[in-house]
Amino acid sequence: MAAFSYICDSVAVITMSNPPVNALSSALIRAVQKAVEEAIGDFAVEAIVIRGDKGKFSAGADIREFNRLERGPPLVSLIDLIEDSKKPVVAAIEGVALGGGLELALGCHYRIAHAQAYVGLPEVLLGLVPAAGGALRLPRLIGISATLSMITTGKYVQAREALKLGIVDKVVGENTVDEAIQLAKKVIGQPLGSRQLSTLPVQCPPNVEAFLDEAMVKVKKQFRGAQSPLACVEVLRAAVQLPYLEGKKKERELFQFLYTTDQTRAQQYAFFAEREVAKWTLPSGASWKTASPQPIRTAAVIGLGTMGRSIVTSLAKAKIPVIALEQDKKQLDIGSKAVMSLLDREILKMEQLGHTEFTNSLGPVQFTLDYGKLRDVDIVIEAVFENMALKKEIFRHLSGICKPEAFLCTNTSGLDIDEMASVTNRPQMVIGTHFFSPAHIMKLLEVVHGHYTSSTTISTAMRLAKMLGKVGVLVGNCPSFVGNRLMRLYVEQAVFLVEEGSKPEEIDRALEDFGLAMGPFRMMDLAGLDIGWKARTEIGLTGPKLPIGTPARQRGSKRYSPLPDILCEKGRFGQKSGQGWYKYEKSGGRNAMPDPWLYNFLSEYQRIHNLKTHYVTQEEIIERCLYVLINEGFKVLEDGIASGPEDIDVIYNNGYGWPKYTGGPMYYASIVGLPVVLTKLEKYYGANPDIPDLKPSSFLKKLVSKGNPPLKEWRSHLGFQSSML
Ligand SMILES: CC/C=C\CC(=O)SCCNC(=O)CCNC(=O)[C@H](O)C(C)(C)COP(=O)(O)OP(=O)(O)OC[C@H]1O[C@@H](n2cnc3c(N)ncnc32)[C@H](O)[C@@H]1OP(=O)(O)O
Repeated sequence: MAAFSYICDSVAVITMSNPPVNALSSALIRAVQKAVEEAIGDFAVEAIVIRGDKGKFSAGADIREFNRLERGPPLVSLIDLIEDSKKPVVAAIEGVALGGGLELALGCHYRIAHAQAYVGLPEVLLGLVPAAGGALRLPRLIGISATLSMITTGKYVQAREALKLGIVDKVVGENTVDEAIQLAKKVIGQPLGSRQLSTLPVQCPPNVEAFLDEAMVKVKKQFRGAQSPLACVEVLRAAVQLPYLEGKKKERELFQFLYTTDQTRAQQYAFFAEREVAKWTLPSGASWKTASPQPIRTAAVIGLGTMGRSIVTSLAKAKIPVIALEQDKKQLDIGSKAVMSLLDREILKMEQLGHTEFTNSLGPVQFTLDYGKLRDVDIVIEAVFENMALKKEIFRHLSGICKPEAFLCTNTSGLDIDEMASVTNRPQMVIGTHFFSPAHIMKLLEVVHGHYTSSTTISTAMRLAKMLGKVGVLVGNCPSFVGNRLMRLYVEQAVFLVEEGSKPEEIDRALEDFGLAMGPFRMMDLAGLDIGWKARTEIGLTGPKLPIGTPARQRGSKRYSPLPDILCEKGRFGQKSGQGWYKYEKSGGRNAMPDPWLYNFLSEYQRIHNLKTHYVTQEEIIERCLYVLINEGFKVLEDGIASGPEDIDVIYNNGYGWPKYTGGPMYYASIVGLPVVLTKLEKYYGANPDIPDLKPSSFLKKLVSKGNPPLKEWRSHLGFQSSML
C-alpha cells in the first residue's frame, strides 16, 4: 500500500501503490504525503517525480471509502504541499489520471503522459464536483470553456488531446518515468511561479458571465434533473469571480452539499453495479473466474440493416477486422455505403480530437455476398430482421460453413436463443448478443445465455462487450429478455393512459421530467411504430391472424389497446412518415409537435369504445408507467432471468436512457420504499383488474413481508427458484 521513494541522480521517484488502480485511499494519501515531505526535506533531493504503480497513475479518490464515517487526511493539503514545493515536481502519467488523480497531477509543476494514457475529472458521473482544486486549477491552465466541457460531462481525454488542450506538457510513446526523470533534472533550479497553477489568472472568454449563464441553461437541459452538472458550472463561476482561496471554500461547500444527496449515493451504486455485473456466476458454479474466454481476432456480421451497420462500426472501432455480409447486391451496396459513412464520421470525430493515427487503427471492413468468406472468422453476429425462420436458416447455414471453434451470436431483441441453437451443430457455442441502437454508441450489450450455451461462450461474449467498450450484462433466455420485457409493459401502460384521457405529450413530459432521456411516445415515433405492429401482426395480436370476433380492446382476459395498430393502418409510423403520436415538419423530421388530428381521433376513439376518461395526474403517470416496469423487474428476478437487481439497473442505465442519478429502476424502488411501491400497485391493480401486469409480484410481496430489506440483500431472499442462468 505504501508509497515509497528512491533517489535517482538527485531525483526522488515516489510511487503510488494501491492495486488495481491506485485509488487515493486515506492510507495512500498519508503515505504519499509522508514521502513528499521526506523528499522536500532531503538535501540530496533536487526534484521529484510522482508515478503510479503497475502502469496506472491513479483513478482518483477511493470511492469505496466514500461511505465510511472516519475520514482520512485531505487530498487538498497533499496537493497544496506539492504545488508549494520549491523543488520541481513532475507527474509521470501512465494509464489513467482521473478525478483526484488528475487533481494531484495538476498540483505538480509538470506533467508527462504516455500516449495510451487518459485523464479526466469524472466526479460528475458520481454525482459530485471536483473538490481538490481541480475545477480551480484546470481553468487556469486550459480555460473556462474546455474545463466546462470536461467537468460537466466527466469525459475521459486521451493523452494527445490532453496535450492539445495544454493539460500535459509532453506525450511519450515509452519510458514515461524515465522521460519524467529527465525533465525533472532539466528544470532543477528554474523558477516555478508560472507552473503553480493556483497562482495564475483564470483564462476566460470575453463576457464570461454571459457565457456561464448560457452554460447553465444548456447544462440544465442536457442533464435534466441531475444536480452535479449544475454544481460544476457553479464551481467554475466561483473560479472566475473569487480569488483562489475563496474559490476553494466554495468548491468544498458544493462538494459537501452533493456528498449528502441521494443522487451521489445512487450514482456510486450505479458505478459499482456496472463492475458487479461483470462478475457473473451460474448455478452450476461456472463463473467469470473459472471460464476462459477465447480470442476474438476476426468477426463477421450478417445483415446490414440499421443494427448490422452500427455493429460493424462498433467492431471496427474496437480494431477487430470484420466481414459484413448481405444477401443481395442492392442491400450490400446500400449497407456498405452506410457503414463507410458511419466510419467516416467516427474518423472525423477522432481527428477533431487530435487522434491522427485513428484512421489506421480502425479494424478493416470487408463487404461480401459470399458465405464462404466466413469460414475462418472467430465469431459471427447475425443481425437480420426479427424472423425466426430466416434466422434459423442462417444458423443452419453458418453451422456448415464456419470453423468448429467459431461462436455464433444473434442480435435478436427477444426471440428464443435455444430454437436458433437447436438447428446448429454447436448449440453450446450459440449466444444472444443484443446490441442497442446505435450500437457503435450505446454502452449496453445484453448477453443472452441459452439452455445449451457453455461457460466458455458466455465468457467470450462478455469479453467481446469489454473489447467494444460496452457493459455486458448476462441474462437468461425468455421472450424479450430483460430490457424489452420490462419496456413493453411500460409503453403499454403509457398507451392505456392515453386511452384514459391523458395526452402523449403530457406523458412524455412527466417521464422526461422524472429524468428519462425520452418519453415513451417520442421513443416509439423515433423507433418506428411499424416495427411493433409487424411483430404483433406476426404473433396474431392484430391483423389477419387475429381470430374473428376478438374484442377490439381485449386479448384473452387482458386489456389491449389497438391504438398503435390503428395509427399504423393510417400510415402513421412516426418520424419516418412525418406523423405518428406527434406530427413532424416532414418525413424524417425530428421536431415532435402535438397534433390536433390526434386529439380529434382520440375523442372519437373514446366515444366509439365508450371509454370513461379521467384527469390523469403526473403522479399517476410516473407511478403506473414506472411501477409496472419495476414490478416486472421483480418477476424477472423471481424467474431467475437476471441474477440480481444490479443487472436490471445496469441494463436500464446504459440501454434505456434511465437517469443514472436515481440508480436504475430497482434501486429507485428501494429508495421509494418497497411497501410504497406495493401499496400503489395494489391500488392501481384494484382500479384496473384487466391489467394483470399491475398485480404485485410475489417476490415484491415477500420482500415487503421480510421488512423491506436493503437492495444488496434481495438476492438472498430469492430462495430456491429455478434459475434460468
Ligand atoms: C475530495 C475528493 C477528491 C476526488 C474525487 C474523486 O477522485 S472521485 C473518483 C473519480 N474517479 C473515477 O470516477 C474513476 C472511476 N474508475 C474508472 O473509470 C475505471 O475503473 C478505470 C479506472 C478507468 C479502470 O477501468 P477498467 O475497466 O480497467 O477496470 P474496472 O472499472 O473494472 O476497475 C477495476 C477495479 O478498480 C475499482 N476502482 C476503479 N476506480 C476506483 C476508485 N476511484 N476507487 C475505488 N475503486 C476503484 C473498480 O471498482 C474495480 O474493482 P473490482 O473490485 O475489481 O470490481
